[in-house]
Order: sequence, then C-alpha cells, then structure tokens
Amino acid sequence: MEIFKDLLKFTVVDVIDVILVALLLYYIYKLVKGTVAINIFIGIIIIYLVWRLTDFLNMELLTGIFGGFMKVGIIALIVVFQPEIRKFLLMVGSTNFSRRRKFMQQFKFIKNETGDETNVDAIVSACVKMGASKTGALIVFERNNNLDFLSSSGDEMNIKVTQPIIESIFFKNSPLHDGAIVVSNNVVKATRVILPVNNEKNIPQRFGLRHRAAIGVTEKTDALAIAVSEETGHISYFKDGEFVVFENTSQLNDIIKKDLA
Ligand SMILES: Nc1ncnc2c1ncn2[C@@H]1O[C@H](COP(=O)(O)OP(=O)(O)OP(=O)(O)O)[C@@H](O)[C@H]1O
Repeated sequence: MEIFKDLLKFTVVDVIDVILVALLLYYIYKLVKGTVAINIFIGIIIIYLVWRLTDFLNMELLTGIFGGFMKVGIIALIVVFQPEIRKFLLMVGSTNFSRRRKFMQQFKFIKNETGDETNVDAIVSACVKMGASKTGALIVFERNNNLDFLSSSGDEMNIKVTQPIIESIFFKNSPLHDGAIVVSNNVVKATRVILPVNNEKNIPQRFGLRHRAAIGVTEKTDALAIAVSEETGHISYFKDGEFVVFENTSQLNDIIKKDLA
C-alpha cells in the first residue's frame, strides 16, 4: 500500500527527473553502441537493478555487497569509459544548437539560421576525380560538435563548397593541400587542419596517418570524414571511428546525406 501512496505523490519534478534520466541513458547508449563498452554498460545496468531490488527486498548483506561495488565502481567506470566520457563531455560542451537542423527546421518560419545544406554531390564528385588522379585528400564534415578547436590548427577559410574548389585545395602543388579541410554548412571553414591521430586501432598496414587521422577525429567527435588515398586512389568514409562500407559512389552520396541530415 505504501508503494501506491508513494506513486500518488508523483510530482511534475519527478516526471522531469525520469525524462532526464531516460535522455541521459539514451545518450550514453548512443555513445557506447557498437563498441565493447556496450557490454560493460549493460552489465552495470544489471548490477544496479539487482542492487535496487535487493535493497527493496531488505536483503541487507547483498545490498551491502552490491552497494559497495557500485561505490568503488565509479572510479573503475571513469577509467574504463575514459574515451566515452571525454566524447560525452565534448558533445555536451560543444554542441552547436544552431546546427541541430531537424530541431531548427521547426522554427523555419521565424528565421532560417541553419545555413546551406552541404553540397555532398560536389564533394563526392571531387573525391572521385581526385581518386582517379591519385590525389590525396582528407575532408571532415562538422556536425553537432563544434570543431573550432581543431580548425584553429589550420588556416581559416570561408569559401563555399564547389567541386573545383575542393579539387584545387588538394591539388598536389597547392600550398593548401596538406592536412585536412573542415566543411560545415556548405562552407570550407579551414584548410591544413591537423587532426588527432588514432594509434590504437589495428587497421591494415596500407593505411597510414591520413586514415588514422580520419578515424581519430570521428571517434573523438561526432564529425564524419572522407579520405582519398594518394597511393591507391581509394575513397574511404568514416563515422564513429570506423570505416563505413559502401558499394558505389551513389551509395556513398546517400549515406553522407543521411548522416548530415
Ligand atoms: N594528423 C593529421 N591531420 C591531418 N592530415 C594528416 C594527418 N596525418 C597525415 N595527414 C595527411 O595525410 C597525408 C599522407 O599521410 P600518409 O601517407 O601517412 O597517409 P595514408 O593514410 O598512408 O594515405 P595515402 O594512402 O594517401 O598515402 C599527409 O601528407 C597529410 O596531408
């Protein structure tokens, strides 16, 4: 009966509390989805639920054991989830709300602040041409995480994306061809950008620093990246620190457009 009485005392603050916890869990799940951390995350949820259950049933010994584990576990969690916590904090701290297209589109009648949609066709066509001429390229698409902290390592630019512009930047004799470019809302924001390199992943030997940089930036932020290999002319697409498989350039076009939507 006590439980029902408590349920009746459910206030608006409790509803908000539950919604916020659900949102938090959703974002944590999104961060660890597809990684080994997902199993640890599920394990922790199970232990937490068992702990609450034993507490509810007044099983003191088990509650003590699980409670003790949960308390010490916090430190272990910080160590185990260090990359995910870093990404989460970055996601919270550098979210560009103006770039939340879907959300902002609801307010289009007020003012269109979302900027132009990135011309993915022009970028993919440029990559195909650069691939054919074995011209190396590294293109990063900014999404919700602000990449200004990376762009500042390169040269600031403010130029609209077109196929010739992308090809000219990466043209071998161009002074801008080294490093990566950052594209946001159809604008090349920066060139010659140095990206964080991933040193851990066991990626095939034939992939060097360009590809490791593409993996690095996409696992540390929510950005997307395309790399064109100077050696093979092959185009690779990266999301969440992983290679994304595609069958042809038209499919690549569709995947990127969907990821940027
Ligand atoms: N951390 C980085 N940030 C941005 N660009 C980088 C970074 N590391 C390397 N690059 C770019 O990648 C270029 C080629 O590097 P590297 O040959 O090691 O890459 P790769 O993955 O083997 O690519 P490729 O198949 O084109 O040779 C560099 O000249 C530089 O322009």
